[in-house]
Amino acid sequence: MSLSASPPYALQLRDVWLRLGREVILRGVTLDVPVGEGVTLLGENGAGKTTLLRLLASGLRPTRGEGRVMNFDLRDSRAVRDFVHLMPVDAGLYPDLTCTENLEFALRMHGQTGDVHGALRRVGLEKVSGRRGRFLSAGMRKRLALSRAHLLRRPVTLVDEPFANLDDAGRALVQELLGELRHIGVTLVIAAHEPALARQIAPRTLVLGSGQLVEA
Ligand SMILES: Nc1ncnc2c1ncn2[C@@H]1O[C@H](COP(=O)(O)OP(=O)(O)OP(=O)(O)O)[C@@H](O)[C@H]1O
Repeated sequence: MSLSASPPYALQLRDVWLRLGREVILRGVTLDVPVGEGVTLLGENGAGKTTLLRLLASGLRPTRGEGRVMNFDLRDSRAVRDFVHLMPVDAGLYPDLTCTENLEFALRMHGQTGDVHGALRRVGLEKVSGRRGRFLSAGMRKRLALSRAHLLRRPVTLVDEPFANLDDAGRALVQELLGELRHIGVTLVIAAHEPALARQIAPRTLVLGSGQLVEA
């Protein structure tokens, strides 16, 4: 099977295998995600969802097989990282930077500008804008990470368990902000254990099990 250029695909994998240590996590994963599509990625604990997202963000290399992100080879980390933002399950913040500084730094890294104060207000963090990442609650960290993903608006946004640690209002915010990203054409992959919530933003559903990816 070859990697095709049409229709325009944001993500393509062909028979990708991935081994971590002694464990084979992905066993022949093939995937085509057209530009602008929203995908919900389901699977039991330990199924390999985080691993798959890290691979798509060029943070892990396939042991075998090939892939392209916005038509760049998955192994071309520099090019891929220009297009992709991964919101990790632990939020991936700089613990010694404040909320404001975390967002400003992320924007600077991508050569972007944005309304940081407005972004913090939007996720209810304006009162803790000067608090360091390490002193935020788990839900606050998640809100800040969500705010960063929304500000960056990378063409491919990969989100690992966005609903975890959030209250009802926080989960609604996730739907609102990620929904806005979809609306402007961002390709979204959401790994989640809350299919009903995730599918409202990302209706195509894939399930990872025994190292293989199948359409739900
Ligand atoms: N660095 C690593 N070295 C070896 N094995 C690893 C490493 N990282 C993850 N694994 C293993 O890979 C498998 C898949 O883990 P992964 O975190 O991708 O699953 P997941 O589907 O995201 O799980 P969860 O729903 O619990 O978050 C697990 O068996 C895990 O122990």
